Amino acid sequence: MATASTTLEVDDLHAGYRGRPVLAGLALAPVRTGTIAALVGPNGAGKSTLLRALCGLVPARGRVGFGGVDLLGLGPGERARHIGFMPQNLPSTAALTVLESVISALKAGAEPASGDARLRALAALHRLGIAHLAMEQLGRLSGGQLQLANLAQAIAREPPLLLLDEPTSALDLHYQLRVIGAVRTLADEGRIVVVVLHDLAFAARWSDHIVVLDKGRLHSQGAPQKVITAAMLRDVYHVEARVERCSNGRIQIMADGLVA
Ligand SMILES: Nc1ncnc2c1ncn2[C@@H]1O[C@H](COP(=O)(O)OP(=O)(O)OP(=O)(O)O)[C@@H](O)[C@H]1O
Repeated sequence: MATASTTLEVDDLHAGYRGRPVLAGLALAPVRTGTIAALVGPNGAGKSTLLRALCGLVPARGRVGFGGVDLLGLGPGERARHIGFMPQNLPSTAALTVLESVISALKAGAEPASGDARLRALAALHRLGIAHLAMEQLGRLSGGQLQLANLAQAIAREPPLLLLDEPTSALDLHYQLRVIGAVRTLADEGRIVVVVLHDLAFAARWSDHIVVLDKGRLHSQGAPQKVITAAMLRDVYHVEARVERCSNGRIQIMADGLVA
């Protein structure tokens, strides 16, 4: 598990695809252990590319420090020990049961012998409230259930850095809250969670820190109350909106229409 002083530091990060640079010199303020950092921004802004770059799934150069280690300099096995990644496009080996898929994710990370792996996999399913799906085949799950199974695969090893790409996009209200509660606990236990979210009110309510990406660049970052503003919504999303700050610290966003 990460120590109390661990930070994630991204500096001068360049990443993209063949012939298509997406991130060009991205630098972020350090994110500390215990933080849920929400990554927001319009479609195509580079959010998934950033998570993939941190995981080594797209070519990247620059510096990504995590607990004194440069993640970009690590081989795939070593990097997998630090990171749990849930991609936006869910892979599914249809014939595996949910439990088998989580055990298989644990073993892919060179984790312990099968008895222990089974217990840890079950613990991940319990965390997300889906133990009842353990023996279901992935191919027979609903979209939301498959999303939960994939999240269980990402968190089962309980790595110190969790990168979650839209983990709640297919979930009903109950499971949205269940998942964010589990994510909160994982962060509070001593991890950093970077989570891509499109629902800005949800991001503001549940994250500690928001990073706004736009066209592959950092637009703004900081505490939700500071970052989610009418000006940001106009600049980045080209939407006219009112942002109301409630007395309990939450914010409400009322979108009035597109910028003329
Ligand atoms: N496999 C790929 N090959 C080439 N270009 C890609 C690939 N995946 C994404 N891109 C491009 O990279 C840019 C950033 O895409 P990315 O998926 O990182 O955006 P995003 O912010 O996650 O968007 P969304 O909110 O729609 O998921 C886009 O212009 C996209 O077309």
